[in-house]
Amino acid sequence: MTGDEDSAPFGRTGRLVVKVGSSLLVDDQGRLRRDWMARLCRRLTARAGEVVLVSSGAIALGRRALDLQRRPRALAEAQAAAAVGQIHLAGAWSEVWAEQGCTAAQVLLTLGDLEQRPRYLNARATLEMLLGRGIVPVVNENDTVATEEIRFGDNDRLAARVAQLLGAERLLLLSDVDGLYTGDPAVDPNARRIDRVESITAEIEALAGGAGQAGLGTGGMASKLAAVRIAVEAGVSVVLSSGRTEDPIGDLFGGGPSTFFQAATRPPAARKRWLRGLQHPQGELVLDAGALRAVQGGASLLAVGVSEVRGRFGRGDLVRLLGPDGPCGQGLSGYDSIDAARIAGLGSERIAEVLDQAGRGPMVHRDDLVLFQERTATT
Ligand SMILES: Nc1ncnc2c1ncn2[C@@H]1O[C@H](COP(=O)(O)OP(=O)(O)O)[C@@H](O)[C@H]1O
Ligand SMILES: N[C@@H](CCC(=O)OP(=O)(O)O)C(=O)O
Repeated sequence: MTGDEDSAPFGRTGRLVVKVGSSLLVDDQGRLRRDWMARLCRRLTARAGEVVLVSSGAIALGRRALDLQRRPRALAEAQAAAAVGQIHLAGAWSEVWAEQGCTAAQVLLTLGDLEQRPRYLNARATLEMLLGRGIVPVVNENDTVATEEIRFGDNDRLAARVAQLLGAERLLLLSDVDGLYTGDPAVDPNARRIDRVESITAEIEALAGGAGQAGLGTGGMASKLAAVRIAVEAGVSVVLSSGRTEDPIGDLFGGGPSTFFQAATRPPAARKRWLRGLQHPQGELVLDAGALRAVQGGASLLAVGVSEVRGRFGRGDLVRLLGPDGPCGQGLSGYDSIDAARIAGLGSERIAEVLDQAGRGPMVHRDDLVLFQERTATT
């Protein structure tokens, strides 16, 4: 991202997921707070590296058009309000990002999109493609189609899952409250803000109350803490702060009141352990010497370095990796065996021609890949 207003004394952040609650986006008359949105975009353009926005607000915004006084309770009502609100919301984000010279893209997700392996891989590839082109994904739950069973239900959790999916450096939860308090500050005048939380213990969870003002938010602090747990266990630190301050992202850099949740340090190792423990590869990919060196250096396995594809497997299935000297690792394939065989040995431009579409990312993403030598080195 680029921006004229560069006042970043501490430099830019790495990949950042920012979740914006309804109460920041929609005023008590049900109108969009467009000036605030523009300010947020200006600050992110100046200070952040890659940004993914997770924006609530569709239901709060749509309910005025449906003449609903409070947050709709019936699912169909909420879904109709979301349908009305979302088109407005996405249009406004697109405009305020355009004012900063950035393109925004709308990404609507349901829980199933991140729970089922092929859809998870698609979502990740799309988001990576957007970020790679400097486009800002604006994510919301696909409220109009999600049923009770397949809903995230709140965007705090959706944001945490997106941060996990993208290996974000940090998740910023912007709310109407500037952190986690010892009790709900809306009802307890003696509640004190906690600056830093090292781990989400039962005592911490017990502090959380329900949603805040005007019935705009959904989950309250309990849903935020559930989201924080997902993120920190995936190695993503979380900042919970208020978007009501002059610089809505100021606290990201330690400038003001907020609660910082420390990422647990070992989760990426836990994922690698899980991958290493998978037992039944459905196929094999034969790597040339250059590809083996690349993956040993921490890169993803690209199709160009695969000389042969053996077996029948689906996208997301486990495949064994064979180097010039024999089995060297395993991972989850980004392609099914038919497409993998068609693109083996090809560079990205040829892949686009052969598959009649742009490639869907590497043959095996580095996060989905383990090498066998690491087994002896780490366990
Ligand atoms: N322990 C707590 N610390 C801070 N806020 C709390 C706590 N318990 C409950 N809350 C309430 O949670 C609200 C934030 O949740 P919510 O309304 O869902 O926000 P958002 O719309 O940003 O997702 C606050 O306004 C506050 O009243
Ligand atoms: N997907 C819903 C948001 C649900 C939600 O989590 O709202 P909030 O608690 O304000 O972050 C919408 O756009 O209205």
